[in-house]
Amino acid sequence: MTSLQISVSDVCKSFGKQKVLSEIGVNVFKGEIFGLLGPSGAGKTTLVKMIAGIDTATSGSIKVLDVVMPNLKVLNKVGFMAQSDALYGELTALENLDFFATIYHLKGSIKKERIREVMELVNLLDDIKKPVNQFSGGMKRRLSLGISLLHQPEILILDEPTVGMDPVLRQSIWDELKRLSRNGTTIIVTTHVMDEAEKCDRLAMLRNGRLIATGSTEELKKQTGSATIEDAFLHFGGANR
Ligand SMILES: Nc1ncnc2c1ncn2[C@@H]1O[C@H](COP(=O)(O)OP(=O)(O)OP(=O)(O)O)[C@@H](O)[C@H]1O
Repeated sequence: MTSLQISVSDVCKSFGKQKVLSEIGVNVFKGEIFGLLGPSGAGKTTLVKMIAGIDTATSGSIKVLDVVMPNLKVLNKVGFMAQSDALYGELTALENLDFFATIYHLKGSIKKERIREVMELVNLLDDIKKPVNQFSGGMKRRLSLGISLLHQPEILILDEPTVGMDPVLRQSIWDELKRLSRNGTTIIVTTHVMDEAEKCDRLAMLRNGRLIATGSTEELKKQTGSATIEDAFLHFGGANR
């Protein structure tokens, strides 16, 4: 039986008087790649930040691995790649990796090995000794992704992970996400790119802070008689205004 890893029930979020998420309900199961699809400003980042425990809901509840969020207990089991890179510009990539690896209690040869593995994956091994403020935007994204994978988290939350990456690297990142999910990692990924949405097992479509549809990519296309997720999204009213 597939087990529930993330449950979002009746979640609302307001910033001051502005309500940015309304009555969001989403369940994510072990080993799924779950996509949050929506136009800019739909509320994707706000939702994943709350799931990662970085922000709190105004009402409703969020549980990750059966623990009510936010909670430090699950920190070690969650990897979060934010949209704006949380990197130290004056430090080298290696120093950044070392810093985050230490936070995740990785030590000695295991730490060294994991750093090498993730840098190989994001194709940055040759740049590991460069200060991050000499990195391009895409390189910073790749480093952030590598950092989120360091501690082999059970839950991986990625906010627009492949923005600024070339198609070859994008493909290899998706191959890796598929491999991780086959091995039981649960992955939430936000995107506004339709071909990426097609790669997810299930999707929640968001528009103006509301869920307009949830289901497998096949279900969503079938329900709307669409050939593509883009058409299905438009059918559900996903276009921005
Ligand atoms: N800290 C904040 N204070 C006030 N308003 C905010 C804050 N964070 C987000 N918002 C507002 O919440 C809404 C949703 O923003 P959010 O970043 O979650 O959207 P998104 O779907 O991730 O968009 P994008 O794809 O452009 O990143 C927007 O109207 C945004 O202006």
